[in-house]
Amino acid sequence: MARYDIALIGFGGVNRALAELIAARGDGLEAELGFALRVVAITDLRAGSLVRTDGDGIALAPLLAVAPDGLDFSGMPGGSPEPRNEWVIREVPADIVAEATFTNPTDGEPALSHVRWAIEAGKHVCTTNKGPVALHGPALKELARQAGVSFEFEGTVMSGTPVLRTARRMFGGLAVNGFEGIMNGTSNYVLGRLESGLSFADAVAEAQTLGYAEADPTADVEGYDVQLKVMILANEVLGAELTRADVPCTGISALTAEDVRRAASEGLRWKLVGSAERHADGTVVARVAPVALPAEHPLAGVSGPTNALAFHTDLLGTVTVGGPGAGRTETAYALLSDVIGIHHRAVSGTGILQEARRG
Ligand SMILES: NC(=O)C1=CN([C@@H]2O[C@H](COP(=O)(O)OP(=O)(O)OC[C@H]3O[C@@H](n4cnc5c(N)ncnc54)[C@H](O)[C@@H]3O)[C@@H](O)[C@H]2O)C=CC1
Ligand SMILES: N[C@@H](CC=O)C(=O)O
Repeated sequence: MARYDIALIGFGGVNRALAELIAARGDGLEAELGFALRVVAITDLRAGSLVRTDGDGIALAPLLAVAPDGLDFSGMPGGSPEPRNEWVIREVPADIVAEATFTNPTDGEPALSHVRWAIEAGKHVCTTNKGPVALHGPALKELARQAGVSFEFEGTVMSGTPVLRTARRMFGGLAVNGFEGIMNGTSNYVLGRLESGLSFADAVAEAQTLGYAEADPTADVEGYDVQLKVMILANEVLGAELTRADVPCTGISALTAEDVRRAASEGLRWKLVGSAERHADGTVVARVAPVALPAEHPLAGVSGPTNALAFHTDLLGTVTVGGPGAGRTETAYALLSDVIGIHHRAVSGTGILQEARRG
């Protein structure tokens, strides 16, 4: 039975939910998936760092019993008040680094460095962090290829809904000419709550409590989060090389509760739509903007944190993928699906240097 040792970088909603999955369902996953997972390091800006590479690794249950705000690794064996990210990522023996710190839409840091350090150290990386992937995806993929490790990022678009893998693996033989969709759970949730009579600020606060929003929800309501997702998708699926400047972006912050309710009374639903289209000359034109969709539009009925993405293809016409677009556990599942992808590559021997460890 293979075993993968994991280092969790950032211990907020998503990586904590991954630890919960491993703690609660590890044995079942082992039986089903054919590999075990052992957490050997955790770092967090607020809690510090914790390393334990002997025995069963870090005992997760006692950590998960502590409220997130109260977690402090400094008094624990193997603990430190400092995150010590670079040392942990480079030096602690682990097979996989799961990066889930804040997304920085400007330059991707410090997550970009976290990913680079891991790849340079010969470790596989899975991340839900949109910054490094949207802003430096091709360079990181090339670095990973040269190092013979996997770089996986399914959770960067539509959380645990496997939209990137679906497009990469299931669309063989199809030409994908464009896509449009609802790709931000927070703004979609907020728009729905405005329709129900809530204020904008209260609706955003709810999305934060539910774990949908970014640490700074400006990225959600101003559309930057969707801008990064459009870049990731366009670069992955349409072969584009979009930068942020190529994707004009307007969010939902200028919409009032009254706008949204008046539109609803006229049979229209405001949605934040991200799209990209490949033109005949090969250029890819992308944008993010709120649109008042007629009720019969397929995206108009997509509610709450659910997202949906319609791909425009030559042979099948429009193919739509829908599912959760945000949420702690849903996004932790994306990391688990990345680990499964890493395992499949390891056992099929496709260019991976590190062997699956024998437990
Ligand atoms: N929550 C969701 O539904 C989804 C989140 N994501 C992305 O996943 C990542 C994590 O999301 P959440 O867990 O919800 O965010 P969060 O804000 O709950 O957690 C982030 C954690 O990272 C820690 N952190 C920040 N900078 C750090 C650093 N330099 N070193 C060590 N720790 C650091 C923070 O202390 C915090 O505990 C973000 O990049 C987000 O954009 C992606 C898809 C969905
Ligand atoms: N804040 C994001 C989380 C997932 O990327 C969202 O609301 O969609």
